[in-house]
Amino acid sequence: MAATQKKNSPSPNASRSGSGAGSSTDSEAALALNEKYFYNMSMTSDNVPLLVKKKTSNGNGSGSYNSEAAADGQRGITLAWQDLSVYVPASKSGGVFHREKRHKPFKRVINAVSGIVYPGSFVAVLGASGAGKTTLVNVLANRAPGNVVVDGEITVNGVAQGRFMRQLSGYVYQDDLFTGTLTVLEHLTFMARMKLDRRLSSWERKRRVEELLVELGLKKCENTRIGIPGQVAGISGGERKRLAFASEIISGCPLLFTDEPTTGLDSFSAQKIVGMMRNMAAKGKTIICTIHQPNSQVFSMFDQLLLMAEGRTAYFGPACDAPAYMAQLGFKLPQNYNPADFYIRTLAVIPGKAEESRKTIREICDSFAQSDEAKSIEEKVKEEVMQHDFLNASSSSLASDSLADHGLLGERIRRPFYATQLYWLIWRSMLDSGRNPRIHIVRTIQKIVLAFLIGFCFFGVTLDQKGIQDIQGAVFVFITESTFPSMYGVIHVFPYELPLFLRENKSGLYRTDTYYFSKVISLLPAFILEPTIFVTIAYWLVGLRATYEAFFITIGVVILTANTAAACGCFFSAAFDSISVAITALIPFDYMLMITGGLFINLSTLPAYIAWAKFISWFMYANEALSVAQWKNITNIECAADPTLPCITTGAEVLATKSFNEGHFFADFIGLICLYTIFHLGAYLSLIFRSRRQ
Ligand SMILES: Nc1ncnc2c1ncn2[C@@H]1O[C@H](COP(=O)(O)OP(=O)(O)OP(=O)(O)O)[C@@H](O)[C@H]1O
Repeated sequence: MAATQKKNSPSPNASRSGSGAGSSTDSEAALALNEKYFYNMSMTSDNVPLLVKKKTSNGNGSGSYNSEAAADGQRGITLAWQDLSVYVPASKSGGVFHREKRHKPFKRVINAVSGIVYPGSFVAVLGASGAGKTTLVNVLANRAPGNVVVDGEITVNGVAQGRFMRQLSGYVYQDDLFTGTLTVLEHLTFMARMKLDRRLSSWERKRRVEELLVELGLKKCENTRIGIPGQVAGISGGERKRLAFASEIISGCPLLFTDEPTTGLDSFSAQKIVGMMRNMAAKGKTIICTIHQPNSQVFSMFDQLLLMAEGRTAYFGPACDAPAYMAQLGFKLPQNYNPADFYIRTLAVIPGKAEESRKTIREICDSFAQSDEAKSIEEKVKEEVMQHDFLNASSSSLASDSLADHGLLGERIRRPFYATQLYWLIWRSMLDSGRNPRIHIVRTIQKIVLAFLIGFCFFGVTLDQKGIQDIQGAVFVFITESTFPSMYGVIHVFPYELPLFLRENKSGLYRTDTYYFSKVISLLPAFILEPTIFVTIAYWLVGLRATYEAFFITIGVVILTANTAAACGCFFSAAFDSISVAITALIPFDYMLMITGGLFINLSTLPAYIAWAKFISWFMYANEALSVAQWKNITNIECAADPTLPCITTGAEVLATKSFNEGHFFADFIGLICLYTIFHLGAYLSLIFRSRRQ
């Protein structure tokens, strides 16, 4: 089986694992990849380029592994990778790629590396900046960005790596992202609800959270808000990092990846974090961690060391053997010198001495590829891949059962139900919003002030010729007042939350639709309450039609308008990267909708090339519905004292002057509901697009 897969391998590099020695050049490799596999590089549903899928799939469907195949951490993990190369899109000025006429160029950043990590290992990946450490860890964790192409084998306990990795493993990123208004305990409670097996009782979940608080030294700050660095005071940097670890290991995942977990921490906190990882590994977890310039004490805590340079392996083995190995190559660690600093310096491309540095790196990596250590790794990786091939063969007889069900990756975790996830996402969102009551108070006061202001401006309208314009004006102000604050009030929502959403979504914490639905629901209370307060005050002050029917129709239409405008704001918020760009794009759009709303221009006189716009204008639907509520069955409009002036005596005539139609009343409601749905759908699709692109 392995042989078959090898034959299908798109590897442009004939080198042996771990070395890259004797390989074709990067540009040739990239060209070969571009030529052979470009047409296959569409994205799968897993957000993984198809090329990756082909290589990592076991041919029997395990590549499209069910996410429920995740384990609960009872079984240790052996992670193996063989002849792994990673390609990223090359910039035009990159110089190490071949530019094809029609295809995007790629450059190779990981060059045919192999390795194996066993349960209980703590592997530190070290190398100079740009060596490929993060890329390697991302690819091993199945969390590489969508624009990355992977070639090679990755197996987890003999199972081809797939989307299940997101359940099976945790990933602690260099930059921690949290909902900063939550306390440490609230955050972990949320994570426990979202990540732990749904069969666990509430008491067991609480116990797990309690254990983590104690284990990671977070007990004393459990009721402290996490905070937002630079904005809202909260827990310390070290506590944030430990909280990030707690969030990842809460489900008991047996495999943990961390990317520079000590960056930005003082040496004491850094030591504490690394000591914690070491303890976790001692309990059977497999931990792979990239790290930047660890001090000597931290370095001494590493169990295994993977030195990388220019995307190749310079050394992979016990950390304590590294000095002797490097000394044997002529790179003796000077006395009283931090080993990490020495290796990073030795393996860096030094500006001004690039050629010389690359020559040194090539020699070191070639030597490692030919070393006994590399050969021993290759043997072990081969064994692991053979197990994978055996599983490929036997899984055909496993019918629809997933390999995880057979204990290879531990016991299956039952994810929380959709409704549970939705509930807890709404809980977090509401809590976050409730933690900033000032904004709600200010908005409510603003509504009341505006209601009185508008009420007194239009105060006591009369049912006569002058009153017609006043009533229509008041109705339109109701619409604009419910539109603009709602639309611009939500514009910050997605740019602000996007990084957290993308990360949590990518880690498989929840689906895009669950998140989006939770957002829509959490926005609802404010967009029901605020228009209700506003209309209740302004309606009676203005002196609009004094029937309960007209009043409640007005409240209903204004609520629907506010929610449609908020949906439109959500769409622009989700579709654009930044708030300022979203606002810039939104301004001409809302002007167009307002102009085609039926107040400023008679709709029947709109030029054909813009007349269609009224159908996407909630101003028009709301204006027509509110006008009908005011003028339906009115037959007693007083004429002016001067009999020579034209006189409109019925509500039907008023509606006709605006090109409104009483018969459209329900269609207007349906129009508003359709626009509400379409805008939310557009926003949801934008989020899907963003999460896939990532
Ligand atoms: N998605 C991507 N698109 C384009 N280039 C990428 C991508 N990911 C990585 N690279 C490039 O690959 C190379 C290796 O990057 P990587 O982040 O893995 O290095 P690193 O060793 O982790 O560096 P550092 O220590 O500075 O974080 C860099 O030249 C980087 O610009």
